[in-house]
Amino acid sequence: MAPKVYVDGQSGTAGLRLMDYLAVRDDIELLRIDEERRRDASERARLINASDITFLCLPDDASREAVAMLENPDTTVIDASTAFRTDPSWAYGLPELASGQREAIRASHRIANPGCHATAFILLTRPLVDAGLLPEDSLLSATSLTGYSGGGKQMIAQYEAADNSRLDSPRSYALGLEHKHLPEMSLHARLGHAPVFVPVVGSFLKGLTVSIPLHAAQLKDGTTTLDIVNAYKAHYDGEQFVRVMNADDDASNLDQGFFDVQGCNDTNRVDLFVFGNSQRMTLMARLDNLGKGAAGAAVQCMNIRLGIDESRGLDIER
Ligand SMILES: NC(=O)C1=CN([C@@H]2O[C@H](COP(=O)(O)OP(=O)(O)OC[C@H]3O[C@@H](n4cnc5c(N)ncnc54)[C@H](OP(=O)(O)O)[C@@H]3O)[C@@H](O)[C@H]2O)C=CC1
Ligand SMILES: CC(=O)N[C@@H](CCC(=O)OP(=O)(O)O)C(=O)O
Repeated sequence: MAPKVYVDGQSGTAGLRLMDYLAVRDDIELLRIDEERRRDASERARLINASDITFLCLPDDASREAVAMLENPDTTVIDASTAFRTDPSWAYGLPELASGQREAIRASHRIANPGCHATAFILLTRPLVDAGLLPEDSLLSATSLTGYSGGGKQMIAQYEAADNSRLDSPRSYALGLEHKHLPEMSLHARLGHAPVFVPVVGSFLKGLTVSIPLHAAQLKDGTTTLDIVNAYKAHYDGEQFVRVMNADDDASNLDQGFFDVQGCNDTNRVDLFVFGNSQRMTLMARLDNLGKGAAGAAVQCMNIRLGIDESRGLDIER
């Protein structure tokens, strides 16, 4: 029998993108809530408990409430919010994190989908920490340039109303330096300190790039850009959704010297780049915040949990 799948929050930004991925699948049975009843707790509880897999595409508090509604011990929850990403009883939904992570996801009824900025940051740093190139006590900084869909329905409406020319320029935010992704970044990258992280939202729908600037002195003595590329290649060997760009090809990845933050849009892919020289480097990871940064990653986790090809349904352009 086809597994029953329900999306709580199916008319939100991440939920809509997830429904796009799921609606065309003939190997699952998609449970839909009546639009007018989408905030009706008893109807949501009924559907959650009738499902084999429930995706939560809700704000953190609503996710916690939804988890409290669970009575069916066989239901698997894949939560897109920040609520459970550092909870040890939940599997962190980043199969490429380290060896054993895919198996942890496959075995768990509780999967916490990673944050979009966090996915990019962790995929850049964890392999270097594991390889001993980046010390665990490193004091890092990072920026993220992101499209406005990352801010959900409200921010999309704000940008698309287009009555405010101040929104034409990129805007830094989270300037209290307490962005909600910091705990998952340091925990899953195995770093002792959270980075100084400044995201910047721009006037484009989707696409995200995290950059981590480094002086060579922050790395193990003698580490070159090529050593970093090789560490990524070793760590991500066989991963279909992580593409490591070769240092020698850096120029060909740029458009007349400029980086394209939207270059992974409509895919579930993450591209990793290492730019710079023997003194100064910048590590960059690019993804679609609604693809590998949210809904694509959630579908990948569902496929892993179901024990089927993890790329199923993810090859569709959207
Ligand atoms: N946008 C992105 O790029 C990413 C988002 N996420 C995470 O995914 C989750 C959803 O974000 P996003 O889709 O952007 O947000 P949106 O604001 O676009 O959508 C939120 C959805 O949640 C529903 N909702 C809110 N409160 C409740 C409630 N109490 N009960 C039932 N439904 C409720 C809303 O319903 P209604 O339609 O009635 O408003 C809406 O459908 C968040 O936790 C976010 O952090 C994660 C990664 C990336
Ligand atoms: C532009 C914008 O506001 N982006 C959001 C990204 C949200 C996201 O990826 O993830 P979670 O909300 O699931 O953690 C932010 O930085 O908070």
